[in-house]
Amino acid sequence: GYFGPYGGRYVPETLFPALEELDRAYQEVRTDGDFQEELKLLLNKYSGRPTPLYYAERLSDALGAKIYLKREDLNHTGAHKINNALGQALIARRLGKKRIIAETGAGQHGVASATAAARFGMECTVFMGELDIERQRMNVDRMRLLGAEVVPVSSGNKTLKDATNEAIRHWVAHVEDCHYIIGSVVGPHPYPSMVRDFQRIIGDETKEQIMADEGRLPDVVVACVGGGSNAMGIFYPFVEDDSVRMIGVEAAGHGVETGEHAVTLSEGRVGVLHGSRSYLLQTDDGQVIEPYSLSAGLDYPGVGPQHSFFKDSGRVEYVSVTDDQAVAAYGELCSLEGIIPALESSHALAQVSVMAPELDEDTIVVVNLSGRGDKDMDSVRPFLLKE
Ligand SMILES: Cc1ncc(COP(=O)(O)O)c(/C=N/[C@H](C(=O)O)[C@@H](O)C(C)C)c1O
Repeated sequence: GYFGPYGGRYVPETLFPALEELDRAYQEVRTDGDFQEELKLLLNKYSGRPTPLYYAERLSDALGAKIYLKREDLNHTGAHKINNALGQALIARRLGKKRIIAETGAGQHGVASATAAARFGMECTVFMGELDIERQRMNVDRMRLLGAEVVPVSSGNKTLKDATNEAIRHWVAHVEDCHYIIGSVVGPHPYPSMVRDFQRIIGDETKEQIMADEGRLPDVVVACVGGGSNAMGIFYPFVEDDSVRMIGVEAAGHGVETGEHAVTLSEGRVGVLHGSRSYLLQTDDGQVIEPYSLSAGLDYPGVGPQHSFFKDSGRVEYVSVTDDQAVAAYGELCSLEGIIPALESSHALAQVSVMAPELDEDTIVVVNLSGRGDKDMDSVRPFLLKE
């Protein structure tokens, strides 16, 4: 479960049996035709896959490149998180678990986990920081409507890191009857690989679609990076294609120089968080630094270990954009294409705007539109909806 020096399984021994059981199941289902068929049917009939690869004509004209949007915002529940939640729920059922637990920040993963649990008649407990409960109220209501119990987390700075800590603690105490659906390519082995494999459907479809539409591979693929799952999902099928440039975009919040950001890969250094070794925002004596981003989904001090590997190897370029740049990109897509993007996805869009001057008219850029922006109304209202 290692990506070079990154990854591993830095958790209390009491979790080892559950992780080994999960790893066995994950290895088995990779080659189990019935499982793959059931998952494919679910993704198609229940979640709405394949998602379109949409040529954004007016955005392309405005920026001077051929920009395609991979529409993960059109999934059931409104983001890419459902791809992973459905896959892990099927594994949980295979393991005879009756209850799902999950952490969430933006609330999308919480909604996806509650949705999968409802679909399979399982109980669901979602841990969510008190601050995030305030700023993602709509998703909290959706989780409760779907039958999940939302547990407010008041430790730390009341966001994702703390919710994840609580979820892990709860799992250690209830490992027999519940499965922990981790929402990103983070956590102890096998999670970073398993979540990647459930999200790679994004990149597999994109490759097929762009070959059909353009007859060649994209020149650049851009995705935002919180824990890193939507980015890993769209990048991974292209990793061997050297001609495809990959750019991961982190959240620079109020600006890296202010210290209020979540730019883990460029500003962090190697540490251990939530069971895996990876880049991490930490003080000199190894205390996790509380990150900041206007978007809850990117407000995470860690990052998936395979991203750390790709940063060191140079296969992926990691950059960052501020809240303001993301909000501007959010508004731009609304007015140019009639699509309201998630604030997280807006970070990837903002990066394309930054790069526009260096792109040619026929440069093919694919942007992973990881989610829709309904959930972000309260955050963007002061900036975009001034009375
Ligand atoms: C629409 C949308 N786009 C991107 C992200 C960033 O998560 P990754 O794709 O795993 O980097 C997120 C992350 N959302 C998670 C959540 O909803 O709980 C996040 O806060 C954590 C699971 C990491 C998201 O909602």
